[in-house]
Amino acid sequence: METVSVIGGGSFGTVIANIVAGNGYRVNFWLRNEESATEVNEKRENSRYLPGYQIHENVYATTDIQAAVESSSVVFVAVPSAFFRTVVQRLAPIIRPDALLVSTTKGIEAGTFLLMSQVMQQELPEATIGVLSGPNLAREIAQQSLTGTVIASPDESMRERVREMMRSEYFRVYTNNDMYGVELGGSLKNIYAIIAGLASAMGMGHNTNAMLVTRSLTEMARFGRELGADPMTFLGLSGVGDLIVTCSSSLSRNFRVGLALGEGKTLDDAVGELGQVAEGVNTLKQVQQKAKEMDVYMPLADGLYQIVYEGKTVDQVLSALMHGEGALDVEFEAHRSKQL
Ligand SMILES: NC(=O)C1=CN([C@@H]2O[C@H](COP(=O)(O)OP(=O)(O)OC[C@H]3O[C@@H](n4cnc5c(N)ncnc54)[C@H](O)[C@@H]3O)[C@@H](O)[C@H]2O)C=CC1
Ligand SMILES: O=C(CO)COP(=O)(O)O
Repeated sequence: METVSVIGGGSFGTVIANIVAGNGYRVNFWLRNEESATEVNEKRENSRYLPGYQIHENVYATTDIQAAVESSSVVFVAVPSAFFRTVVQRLAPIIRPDALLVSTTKGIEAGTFLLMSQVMQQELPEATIGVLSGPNLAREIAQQSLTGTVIASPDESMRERVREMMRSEYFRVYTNNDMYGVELGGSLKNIYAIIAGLASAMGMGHNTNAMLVTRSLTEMARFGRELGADPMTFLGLSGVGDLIVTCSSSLSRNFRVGLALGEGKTLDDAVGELGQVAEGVNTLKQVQQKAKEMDVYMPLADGLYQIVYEGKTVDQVLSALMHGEGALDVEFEAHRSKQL
């Protein structure tokens, strides 16, 4: 049986491990917590993150990272972005030289503005790298809700290997070679999920949500284009798809942070109550700074930044947004030339 490993024992790591194990692979599942590893191996459950979800018999949990990866042909990394580089540095000397590396982490490294695939490229320059991203709420995958995802990599054989290893009756895997655009979409949408949660807490309706999601997509694509991503990538599952799900569902941790902010809680309390990662909080900081440096117009992200970090009231920011400068409805190039 081919061996694959999943690094990171949160909710997403757990469902990835199960999907791959269900397709006939041995999955070495690395967690830091000894009790959780024992629970996975003996009770087939990861109760802290996904209570009641049955873990496949082909999943072997371990706290020994070397034992987890030394014989693995593919290594999925599902740890929060804040710890991603440290974990990859631990992997570098112990993985197989021909192992394929897949990041599932939707975040941006503080200080460097690097996405996780770029962190992997720095730490493992010879490795074949990909990212998995899309509208993939772990809890819904655990319930086997029909779900689509994207494996993105410049390497075609990697895209095919990962697609084969993950596809199932309830999990459809699409491919994309714009790895940067796919990964950027997955990271940026977390900012807008916080805004959507905030709007929901304020009792805003579907009109507001539709405007928010659509204008968020415009803002993401505008920023992505400036950074070298293909703006059309944002029309795929990892862009608009993930934006829709995280701006609509209270299963999204980022949406829940927004809900808590809208209920008047401080950011620290909102994040503390969550007990899990909400990548959008850090992403917001990184993006606001980068957009300023590059002079990219991002009124929604900037508005949230002013509320969270600069003490502006929601009313002040909303008023400025609603009276903002004239803007085109559709900015994608092909349409833009028709409108001008
Ligand atoms: N949960 C979801 O629905 C989805 C999550 N993701 C992404 O996957 C990444 C991981 O998310 P989750 O599994 O949800 O996070 P989580 O908050 O549920 O768990 C993260 C895991 O990483 C571990 N961890 C924390 N610090 C660590 C460190 N210093 N070294 C090693 N491991 C550490 C935690 O103990 C936990 O097992 C995030 O970037 C998230 O955006 C992507 C798609 C869906
Ligand atoms: O990325 C996700 C779904 O695609 C998960 O979103 P949260 O990190 O906000 O829970």
